[in-house]
This record gives sequence, C-alpha cells and structure tokens, in this order.
Amino acid sequence: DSLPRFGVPLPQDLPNAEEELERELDNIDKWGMDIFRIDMLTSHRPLTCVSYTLFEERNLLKSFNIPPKTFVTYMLNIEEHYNKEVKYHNQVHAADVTHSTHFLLCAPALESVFTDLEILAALFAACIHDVRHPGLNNQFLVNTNSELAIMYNDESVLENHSLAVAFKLLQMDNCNMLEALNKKAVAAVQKMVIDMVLATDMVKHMSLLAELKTMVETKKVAGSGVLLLDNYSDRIQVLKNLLHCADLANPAKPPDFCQQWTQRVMGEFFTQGDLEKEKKMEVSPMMDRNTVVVEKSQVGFIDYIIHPLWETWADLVYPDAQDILMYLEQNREYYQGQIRDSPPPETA
Ligand SMILES: COc1ccc(-c2ccn(CCC(=O)N3CCOCC3)n2)cc1OC1CCCC1
Ligand SMILES: [Mg+2]
Ligand SMILES: [Zn+2]
Repeated sequence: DSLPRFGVPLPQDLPNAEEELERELDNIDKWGMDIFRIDMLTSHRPLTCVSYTLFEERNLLKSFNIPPKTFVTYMLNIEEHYNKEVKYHNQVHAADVTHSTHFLLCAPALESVFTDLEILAALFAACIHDVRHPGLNNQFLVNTNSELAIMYNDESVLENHSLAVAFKLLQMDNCNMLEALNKKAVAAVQKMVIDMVLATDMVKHMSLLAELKTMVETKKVAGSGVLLLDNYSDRIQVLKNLLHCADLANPAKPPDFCQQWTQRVMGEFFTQGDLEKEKKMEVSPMMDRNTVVVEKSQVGFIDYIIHPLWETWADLVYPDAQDILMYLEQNREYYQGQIRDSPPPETA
C-alpha cells in the first residue's frame, strides 16, 4: 500500500489533477504559491500535501527516520481535526502558515542558522498551531465561561488547546512521527513547539515585537551576512517571531490572496458577532456585520499591527523580505483606496 505521490488521494473527477498539483507545488519556494488552488486540487487536504512536500524537499523524513506512512497518517489526522465549517481558522490557514514558515526559513540571512531539528519544530508548530480552532476567539471563550477557558484558566486558551490536541494525536496508532527521535530530541522539539505556538496568541504581540526590535538594534551578523544566534533564548525568539509573522502574513500576500483571506476572516468574525448578539453579549469590535467597514479595519490592522511587525522582521533579515513589504504597502493602498470618499492618492 504505497503512498500517493503528494501524500493525499486526488479528486477523481479532475482528469489532470496530478499535473496541475505538481505545477502549483513547483512554486512551493515562492511567496505567491496558490494555496487555495492546492486546497481544491487535493479535495481539501492542503495541509497534508504541503507539509509532506516540504518535509520531503527538506529531507527531514530521512534525517529523522520518520516513516512517510506515519507522517501522512498523523498529518491527515491533524487535518481532520481542523474545522472545515470554520471560515478562516481551518486547514487552509494551517497549510498557508506552514508554507509561509518554510518561505521565511529560506531567507538567505537565516541560511544554515537553524538546525534540522529546529526546522522540523518550526514546520510542525505551523501545521498544528490552530488545530481544533472553534472559530471563536479567546475573549469569547473566557466571557462565556467555556469548558476550554476553565481548563486553561483563561490563559492562551486556544493556543494551549491546539498544543494539547496535537501532542495527544501523536500517541494514536501509527501516528507517532517522532518515534525514532531519542528522548532528548523529542523533549527539545516539544519545548520549541510549545514556545512558538503560545507566542501566536495576540496578547503576546507587543512584547514579542519589542524584543524583536531590540534584537534588530543589537543584531550580530557573521561575515557571510547570516544572523549570529548563539543561545536558545535568541534562537527561539527568532522562531517565535517567524511563526507569528507567518500567522499574520495575509496582508503581505499578493492582492487576490490577501482579499480572499479578508473575506474568510470577516466571515468568521461576523459569525462570532452574530452569536454574541444572540447571547445578548456585547458584540466584539470588528465583529459586528452591521457596523464594521472592512476596508477601514484592514487599513488600521496593517498600520498598527502588520506593518510595524513586518518592517522589523524585514530589518532583521534585510534585504530578504523587501518584496513582502512591497505587497503589504500595495494592499494597504488598495484598502485605503476602497474607503468611500477617501482622500485622493498623494500626487507625486
Ligand atoms: C485578513 O485579515 C486578518 C487576518 C488575520 C487576523 C488576525 C488577528 C490576529 N491574528 C492572529 C491570531 C489571533 O490571535 N487571533 C485570530 C483573529 O481573531 C483575533 C485573535 N490573526 C486579523 C485579520 O483581520 C482582522 C479583521 C479586520 C482587522 C483585523
Ligand atoms: Mg491561533
Ligand atoms: Zn493561525
């Protein structure tokens, strides 16, 4: 029972799905890879397909004696545990963040900086970082005294839940993709994955960014131009920010992908807003479909969160993220232009 070429069975009704998929995956080292098309071509299993392709490309299955069948069985299991009904925080987002993580790790400024174990941990963290996301945010789960909020004492509830589910699934039959690693390596991977996924909680954003700014101001660079990171604290700090950037990459993607992500996240936010209204709760900011101006909130999100983060990341890996910054500025101008009676673009 050999594995399908891309890890997942392809839709029977698409005659040349395999060559179409191969063509899309040829862009796996490019920022503009079309994850939405991969989702379609894999019958909605983009996460297993992209992660399998990346682990093979980076030779991580051989390096860590991960049986391909075990890897695919675990990833399909993880993929099953993302909610297809959730409009944004589903397996397509996980596949997108995993691909973005891979791309950011490819930066020349990071060449041979991270070990294969650290790369495995970063890609694994990206794959699982939102598993079992209910399409509701931490504040809602806390405000409604949900089971999950009580379980995790209101602290990074969703992030803790995704981590616990991911490590639990690892113990299921022929799912333990880390079985060949020695105890020390498994413990190291688990600690890095926990540190990275907990750092995707937005409450950590300001402190993470402040630390990144300090690192940029004091950055040590080898003669070859690669970053010098000689302790766990610095190394994990870069990996935390790398995953956080990958998680907040939508406004820095080509315009049509950016706009598709915005549709999806607003769909999820409005669903939560509707539920809050139904429960006679105060409707969360940016979640009231009757009052939100989508374009304005994207401009605000870019100006206050996304641009400061990506500008700092771009400084850290200068000049490797310049094209990403270009997309971000292009998308900001697009949304600004979409705001009715907005001031005309500055004439040169
Ligand atoms: C394409 O648009 C977005 C893409 C991603 C985000 C976003 C915010 C925080 N994260 C990181 C995960 C997190 O902590 N979340 C998940 C979203 O809900 C809040 C807690 N991701 C927000 C986006 O737009 C929002 C709606 C209008 C402006 C802001
Ligand atoms: Mg999350
Ligand atoms: Zn996420």
